[in-house]
Amino acid sequence: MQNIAVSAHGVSASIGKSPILHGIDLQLPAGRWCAIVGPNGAGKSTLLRVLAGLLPCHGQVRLQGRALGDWPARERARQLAWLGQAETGGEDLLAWDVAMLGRLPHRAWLAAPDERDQAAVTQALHATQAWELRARRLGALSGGERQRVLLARLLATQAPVLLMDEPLAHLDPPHQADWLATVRAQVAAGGTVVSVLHELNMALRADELLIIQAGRLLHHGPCDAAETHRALVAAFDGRIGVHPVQGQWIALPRELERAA
Ligand SMILES: Nc1ncnc2c1ncn2[C@@H]1O[C@H](COP(=O)(O)OP(=O)(O)OP(=O)(O)O)[C@@H](O)[C@H]1O
Repeated sequence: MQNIAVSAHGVSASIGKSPILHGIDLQLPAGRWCAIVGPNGAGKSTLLRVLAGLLPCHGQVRLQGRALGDWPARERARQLAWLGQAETGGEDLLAWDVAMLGRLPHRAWLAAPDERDQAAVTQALHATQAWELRARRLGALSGGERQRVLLARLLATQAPVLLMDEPLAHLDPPHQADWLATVRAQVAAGGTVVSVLHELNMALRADELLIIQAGRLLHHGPCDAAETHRALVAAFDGRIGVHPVQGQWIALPRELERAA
């Protein structure tokens, strides 16, 4: 039987008095990378926050088969880690210390980092090409440098389930490629990655697409399936096309297709 990392059962959520998500059912298998896509305002970030347990919802979210609320907080934080959109805070901390925050769920209260913590942080900073930044203050970094340090904090958790909202924000193409390699390594090792992505061409490299439209799950399917491509085009009101280019699926705005 397939091992389900995260699932949602009849999930609806509101922000304030506004209903945002409506009756979402999904099952995300372990060892896969799922990209959440859809038009602006569709509810992608809201869904990710619900899956992370950061926003209350009706219905149920389960992590590894167990309701999110039934997990002791520290245990859950060792299993599921989160990178939000445009995170702020900790501006005076050194990049090394920011990445070390990812180790908090592994450490006893007020305990100093041990060798495993140091090794995990070192590995994470190298994986995101942020090792050279380790002695710099977070607040003094560029947008892309900062994002790489925050990604390192996420990786340092060594959680098997990683949720990321717009992880490619500010990253230049080489660092986007590094991120892709990191995600591939995570899933190859049995981890699960769920990422909200606006870059459809990067999203189409995932294993599965979750297509959100107006707060509903329009489609969940493999990235290389014709049905998934049709749903993607429909979600964007027919204003994009999906084409094979050099062995990859590429999404282009129709206007650019005509110009090409
Ligand atoms: N704090 C808030 N208060 C009120 N409405 C909100 C709030 N945050 C989000 N919303 C609304 O909830 C809806 C879904 O927002 P969400 O950020 O989940 O969409 P998204 O699909 O991630 O959008 P985008 O692609 O623009 O990042 C939008 O209509 C948005 O305006």
